[in-house]
Amino acid sequence: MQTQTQPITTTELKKRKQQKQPVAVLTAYDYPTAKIVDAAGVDVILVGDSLGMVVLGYESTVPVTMEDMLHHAKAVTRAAKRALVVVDMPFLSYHGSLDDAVKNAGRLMQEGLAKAVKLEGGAELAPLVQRLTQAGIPVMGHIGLTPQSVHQLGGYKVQGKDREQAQKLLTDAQALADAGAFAIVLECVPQEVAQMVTDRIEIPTIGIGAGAGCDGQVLVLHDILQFASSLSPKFVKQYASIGSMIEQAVAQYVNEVRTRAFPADEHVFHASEETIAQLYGEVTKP
Ligand SMILES: Nc1nc(=O)c2c([nH]1)NC[C@@H]1CN(c3ccc(C(=O)N[C@@H](CCC(=O)O)C(=O)O)cc3)CN21
Ligand SMILES: CC(C)C(=O)C(=O)O
Ligand SMILES: [Mg+2]
Repeated sequence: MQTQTQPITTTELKKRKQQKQPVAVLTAYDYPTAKIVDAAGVDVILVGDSLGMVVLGYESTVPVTMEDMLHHAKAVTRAAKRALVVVDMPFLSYHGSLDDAVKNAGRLMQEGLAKAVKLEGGAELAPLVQRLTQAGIPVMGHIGLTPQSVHQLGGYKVQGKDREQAQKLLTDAQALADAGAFAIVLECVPQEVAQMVTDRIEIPTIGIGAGAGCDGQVLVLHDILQFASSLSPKFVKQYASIGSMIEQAVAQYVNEVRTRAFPADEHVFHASEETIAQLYGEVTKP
């Protein structure tokens, strides 16, 4: 029996932290996968800008546009009945004026039907997070490894390993929480540092490569399914091998088409004998 069938809210997520009940987050980028992920009981579906790499074939998340995010958000929000759908704001969609950032976040809510947005960055985003939350747009923060800055970070590397960087993670997390964020993703940071951030702030931390001390976990769906995902960071656990299952099934289909094993009689429709006779010009008069 499902313990929670009501739609999940940001308030519910904050309650989970107090009750020490971990939050399960997973990405989904389209209607069928979102439907399955929602039915399986995930609390939050993230329409991550990782979709640029996972389903659009880009080398990073940098080329992903507002239109890309809207297109996928629409499909996912049509499918999600229970999970809270959070949509990533793409590269540079929140670095112009505050007004432009509010407009872009508003589009993800009004057109994409997102319940919340996620932004990469720390204390420097506090004014924007305040503006968005005041406008009724719930914000999830994202610190540590921020993939939109990959070209500045020099690769997808663990962040917050030295004292200075770890201290900055703490102040960034606190600044985001103070500005009104309802949760924060901690990506690729040492478990001990993630634990300290989690203990110090009042809002839930959602870890990816940040250890078991976080208030929740997030992973990319295609990574845990081994679904044509070329990335296999250390923090991914594989729960299925969908890619090889699909390849096997498709190879069998191709083989059966070539050998005419498919379609069989159960897959075809038949015309009446009379129609066939007429077609062949041999109409029998009674
Ligand atoms: N499919 C997919 N899964 C993700 O988790 C993901 C994306 N795409 N795209 C956007 C970002 C990029 N991410 C990544 C990508 C690679 C590593 C990685 O290889 N990390 C090294 C750490 C190296 C180190 O500093 O020690 C690892 O071994 O895990 C981590 C996060 C996470 N996000
Ligand atoms: C990996 C998660 C946190 C993300 O930002 C994404 O999928 O884009
Ligand atoms: Mg992202």
